[in-house]
Parts: sequence; C-alpha cells; structure tokens
Amino acid sequence: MAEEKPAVEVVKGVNGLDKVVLREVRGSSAEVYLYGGHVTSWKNDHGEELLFVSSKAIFKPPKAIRGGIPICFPQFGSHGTLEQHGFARNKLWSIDTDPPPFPVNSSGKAFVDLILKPSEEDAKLWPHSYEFRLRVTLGPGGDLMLTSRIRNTNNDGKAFSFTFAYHTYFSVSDISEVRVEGLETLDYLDNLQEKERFTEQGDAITFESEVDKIYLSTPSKIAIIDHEKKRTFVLRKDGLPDAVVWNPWDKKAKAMADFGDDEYKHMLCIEAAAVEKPITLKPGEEWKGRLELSAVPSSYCSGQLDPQKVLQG
Ligand SMILES: O=P(O)(O)OC[C@H]1O[C@H](O)[C@H](O)[C@@H](O)[C@@H]1O
Repeated sequence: MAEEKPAVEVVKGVNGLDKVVLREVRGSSAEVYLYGGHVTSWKNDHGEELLFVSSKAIFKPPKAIRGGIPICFPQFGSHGTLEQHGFARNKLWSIDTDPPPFPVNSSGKAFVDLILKPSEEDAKLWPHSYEFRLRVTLGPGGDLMLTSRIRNTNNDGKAFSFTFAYHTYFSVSDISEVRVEGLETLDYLDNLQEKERFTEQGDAITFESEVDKIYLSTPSKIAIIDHEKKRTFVLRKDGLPDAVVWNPWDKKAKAMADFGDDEYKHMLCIEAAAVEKPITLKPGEEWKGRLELSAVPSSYCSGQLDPQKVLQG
C-alpha cells in the first residue's frame, strides 16, 4: 500500500464557492475558502471542530463569513476610513502556485498558498499596490499555522500603512466556563467605551457580559482554557503585538442577522492583531505576521493548573 501523505484538495463549498481542504495523516483537517482567504474549519484528529462558524453564516459576497478566521486588512475595525475590518475578507483570493520561498520548511505538511492583489476598484478605496500572500499550514500534530506576508509594490515611491487581525472565532463549550490567560495586568482599549485606555486586573479573564477590548503589546502566547470541554487552546503569534477579545453577548447577537441568538455562548474571538501602531511599509518592503494555534487536552479543574505552565510550557 502506498504511504499515506498529507492531502490538499480544491472542492466546492457552500453556494459553490471554492474551498481548499487540508488533511493530515493522523486525521486532522482544515478548510480555507478562496472567498476572503478565510479558514472556516479546523478539526482535530478525532474530527472535532475547533473553530466556531455561525449556523446563520452567509457564504455570499460581499458579506464576510461569520466565524472561522476572517482576515482584517488593511484596516482593523473602524480604526480608519475604510469599511469595517477592511476589504480582504470579502475579496476572492487566488491560489498562489509559485510563492517566493519561505524560511520555514513546510515539506511533509499539508499547506496552501493564497494571494490577494488589488483590483482597479480596490485601488479607488485604497490607492496602493500590494501583494498579500497567505500560507495556511496544518502540522502533523494538527496545529494550524497562518503566515501572512504583505509587500508594498507601489511604483510611485509611496509608503502605506495598515492595521491587521486574524479574527479567530474559537468554538467553546460554554462562554461562562472559559478563562483566558496571558492578558492579565495589560493595558487595553475598550471598544465599548469609546476606545478609552484601561489596565486589566491581575486575574485571568472570564466572561459574564459583552466584551470588545484591544489588549496592547501582549505576550506572544495566550491560552484559552475551556473548563467544560477539558481543552486548552494555545495561541502563539509573531509580528502581531496586540490581541482583541470579543464576545457580542445576547443583545448584540440578536442584532446580527448572520448570527444565532444563543450562539454567543459557544464562541470566543481572540484575535492576534496589529492595531494600536499601524504597520508602515515603504515600496519593496515586506511585513510578516504569524499565528499558530494548537488545541491540547487539559484535565483542568479550577485552581489545579498553574497558568505559568500553560503559558511557558
Ligand atoms: O461584525 P463584524 O464586522 O465582523 O465585526 C465583529 C467584531 O469584530 C471585532 O472583534 C471588533 O472589535 C468588534 O467591535 C466587532 O463587533
């Protein structure tokens, strides 16, 4: 029998949109829609879905898919003059068949390279020439890695600036049973209080109402501990100093057409981001932003786990 290898396949997804399916030999998988360069599924080797996608998500341009990992570029949120979260999440990306070499060797792993370049229409809104390359890789142990490389290809000598986020929606058993470690004592901007700056207290973060905060200059490692599922997500990031934490809670959930009324209980967005200090690139310069996600079983009972072990281990 032929040796089993990681597989990469392009198939039709919801509404006939193209999606790339990555499969690893031990059974983990991931799916990436070309629409938005958007990861919509990440499953462990037991076939359990680790990302949240709304049952009401609209897989139809120009609406971004509600859930998974939308890419916010060249603007995060309303921090600028462009549409909310920029335009990358509602553009059709292409498969990049000949990407420039990566310093990291992806051989033996399932991965796909996507590329986004501006259309004439985009250039009217954001008058810059760029190449945005996204590599999505599934590691043999089921880890999911996203690497973005954004290059300024302006030939008018102009620099450009942007803000960015991997707007990751994690699937959780029950939001009130979840805690986030790694953001204690940090400064944050509160989107619910006109982006005013506050300092977080010393305890791990738990959830009992709407939250929409941008934690500034965070450590590169953040853990989401799902008490009920006995699962810990570990998020590692590079080139992305900030981390956005969002849960719409009941009222905002009801106000969103593409989100179920009770779905806020089963999701949490922790978004590796560069928001406070925009990235500036001169012509010919390239920026890189990396996100690595892993999901590990945790036999966590309140007070048993040393948070430092999760964050440093
Ligand atoms: O509804 P969307 O445009 O996808 O945005 C969803 C959310 O994204 C981020 O987390 C922002 O901080 C929130 O303010 C926003 O509500």
